[in-house]
Amino acid sequence: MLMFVGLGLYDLGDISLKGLECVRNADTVYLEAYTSRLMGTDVAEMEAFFEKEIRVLSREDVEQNPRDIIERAARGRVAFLTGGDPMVSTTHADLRMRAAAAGVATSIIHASSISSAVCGLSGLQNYRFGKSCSVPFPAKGWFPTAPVETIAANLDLNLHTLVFLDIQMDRYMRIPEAIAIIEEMAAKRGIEPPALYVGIARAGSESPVVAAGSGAKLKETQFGPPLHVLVVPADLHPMEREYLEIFAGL
Ligand SMILES: C[S@@+](CC[C@H](N)C(=O)[O-])C[C@H]1O[C@@H](n2cnc3c(N)ncnc32)[C@H](O)[C@@H]1O
Repeated sequence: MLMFVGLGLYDLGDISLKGLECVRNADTVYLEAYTSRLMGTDVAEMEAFFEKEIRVLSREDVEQNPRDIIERAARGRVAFLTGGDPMVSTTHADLRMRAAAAGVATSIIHASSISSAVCGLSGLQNYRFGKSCSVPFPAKGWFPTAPVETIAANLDLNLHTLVFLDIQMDRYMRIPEAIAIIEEMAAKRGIEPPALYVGIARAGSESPVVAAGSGAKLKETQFGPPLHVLVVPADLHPMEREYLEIFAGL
């Protein structure tokens, strides 16, 4: 049995009771920590809390060599842990389908996701979001501009865009850097950069920071430690505007 268990957004308190029971009863516990990360805890604390050894998986382990995971799930109970909801803005549908093809039973234990948390923290209506996008750290000779194309396409349809920020090993993109990259991408594509952003840091923690404003304003805002995420809003509904004025300093 392969059980996909969502860890929620920030620390050990975010897993559901169903998820906790599932992890405590598992024969093997894997942690996928490359699509998202719980910044309010670490692997040692998780192992102590779950009373289980945790095997940390790389993207290659999951996407290219998942045989070990599937073989263990064929023989026993395997919990596969992911930050947020295990099936939101991840590639784990592929692993679930591979398990099904191998005749291994699967289940999903859902959890809070950044995709829904942004709606509560920003007041932006969830049904007004278009396709989301990710801003990667630029590499030498590689500077993709797809994110600004997604933002522009959504704005044409008057839809908000959720913009995920890159995570690498121990490197986390922050809001000011992401805005600078988006502005550079827009300049490269000859597109106007977004006039308004909503920046959110540490959703799910006791002290999330939510700020709305221009790129210039948000680049000077102190958001504190990661994780960070951005929204580029479309035209604001009066309720959305009022909410941002009250809770995000618009
Ligand atoms: C690719 S998404 C994965 C979403 C995850 N499966 C979920 O359901 O929440 C990960 C990105 O979302 C954002 N993110 C995730 N958790 C966050 C949090 N607690 N606070 C702020 N941003 C967060 C970061 O930009 C991070 O790089």
